[in-house]
Amino acid sequence: MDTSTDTLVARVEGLGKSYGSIQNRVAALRDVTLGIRRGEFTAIMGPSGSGKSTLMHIMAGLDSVSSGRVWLGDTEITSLADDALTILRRRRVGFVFQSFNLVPTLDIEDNILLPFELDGRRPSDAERQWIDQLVASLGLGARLRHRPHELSGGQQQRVAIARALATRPDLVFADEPTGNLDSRTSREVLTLLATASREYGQSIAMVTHDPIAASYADRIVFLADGAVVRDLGKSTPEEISGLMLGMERAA
Ligand SMILES: Nc1ncnc2c1ncn2[C@@H]1O[C@H](COP(=O)(O)OP(=O)(O)OP(=O)(O)O)[C@@H](O)[C@H]1O
Repeated sequence: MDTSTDTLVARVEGLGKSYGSIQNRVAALRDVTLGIRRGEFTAIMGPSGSGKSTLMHIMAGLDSVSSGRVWLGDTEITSLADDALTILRRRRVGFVFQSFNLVPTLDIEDNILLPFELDGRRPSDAERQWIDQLVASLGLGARLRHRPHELSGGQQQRVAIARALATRPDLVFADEPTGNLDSRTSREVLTLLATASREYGQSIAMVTHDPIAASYADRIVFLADGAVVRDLGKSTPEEISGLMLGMERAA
């Protein structure tokens, strides 16, 4: 595998993760080696229980490994202490969740600015311009003084995307970002993610069950039973569904 940090924004090597006691051990990941390429929109797919969330949590520094090593850029995060990990996550990683995870008591602007607030600083002039551009391109300009509950699900997810992109993180993790949205709104959100990657060079890793969502990605990595079993370039929803069916039959 190419391990250059010019091309890879994150990578895991020989990654293993087990849960439970010795008698009841569950191997969630088995010897996974994978690089996430810089500037690409990568989808991570696989059946329920195949290890997608575990892989994402470990790459984001939210969960520990049982074996193997993990890098974000050229920083090996496997050996970082908790407080260093928290700072690294705050500065270099963005998150978009299925349930939006906006702060209900903050207005939309303060939700978008939250990563800066948590980092104890204000956006620079250049960052302010970038945020204004994001707000305009996501159509949130008229909503900045509203609270999250006053917005539709699709609008809330757009706020979460603006928040995730605001600090220009090395990598945005999206966990089933369209899981709570209808199909038209899902397409809008996926188009925004694909555009962020194509036009701004934002690296994105998205966990999804949905072949249509995965078809927006540049690359699709399939997990089964804790291991990478396929690694595809851009594919149609039909190709992805066909592959998933084949994998289910083989299982
Ligand atoms: N905290 C935990 N304690 C015990 N077992 C766990 C824990 N987290 C995950 N597992 C187990 O690890 C395996 C992989 O789980 P994981 O959540 O990563 O799969 P997934 O592909 O994300 O599934 P889904 O699509 O259903 O969210 C499963 O067998 C799961 O039961």
